[in-house]
Amino acid sequence: MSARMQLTDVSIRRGDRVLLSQLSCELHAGEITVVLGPNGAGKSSLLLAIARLIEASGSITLAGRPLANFSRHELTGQISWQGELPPTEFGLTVQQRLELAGTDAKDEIESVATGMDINHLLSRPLGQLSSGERQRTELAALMLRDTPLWLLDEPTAHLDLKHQIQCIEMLKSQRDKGRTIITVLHDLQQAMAIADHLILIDGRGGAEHGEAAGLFDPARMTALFSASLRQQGALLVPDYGEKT
Ligand SMILES: Nc1ncnc2c1ncn2[C@@H]1O[C@H](COP(=O)(O)OP(=O)(O)OP(=O)(O)O)[C@@H](O)[C@H]1O
Repeated sequence: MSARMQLTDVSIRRGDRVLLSQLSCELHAGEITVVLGPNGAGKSSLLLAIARLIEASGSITLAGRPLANFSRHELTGQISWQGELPPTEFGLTVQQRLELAGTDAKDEIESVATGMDINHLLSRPLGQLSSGERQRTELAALMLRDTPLWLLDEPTAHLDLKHQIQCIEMLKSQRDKGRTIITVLHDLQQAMAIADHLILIDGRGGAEHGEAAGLFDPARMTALFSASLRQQGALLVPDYGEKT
């Protein structure tokens, strides 16, 4: 599994806004890159551009080859995507959704269903699940897609605390198997727990990137989010003030 990705002078414009201006960075196989920034900054747009679903200028290469030269079929074999919960109107069951993800091997499906705690839901229609149950189904479907690069847009959305931890553990173990993971997160603690590399998008076209350890400082994060944060041990947490 190898998915070194190189972005050179990547700029993204949507409508009349420049979301990203000339971002250059290298993402290595077996690393998790977390994309952070305020609402509307362009995090999802960056993932969409990497998946070649929206236009971007500059160059993006995957394993040394320009993304623009991949056929759509080849890209599907390289990139898996997790985004907003997909529609449920086709009446699929959880089992059928997992089969559609790429395998009907019963033991593989059972194994990921166990990993995501959805074994008891396999025969249920997707439309009858809670949002968290559906999110876990999408994460299980992702695990069945054996592509070198994963693009994830808020994988812990809708999940309760137990399943947020399970998802974070799953991402770490996939990283350790050599998968390249680029994920948008809003939770700083989750980001600090898994990020090897950070891309910070400021919402005004600017972006910084680098090793996570060097970028998680209170002043930088406070400025990025225009939000009050405080240090709690090694963690940075939102400052909700005292209980009144
Ligand atoms: N199809 C579109 N046409 C024009 N502008 C768009 C389009 N889709 C999104 N945008 C705008 O692009 C900007 C960036 O959107 P994007 O979804 O990338 O932000 P984000 O950082 O992922 O935000 P959030 O944290 O709220 O999910 C937003 O201002 C959004 O309104």
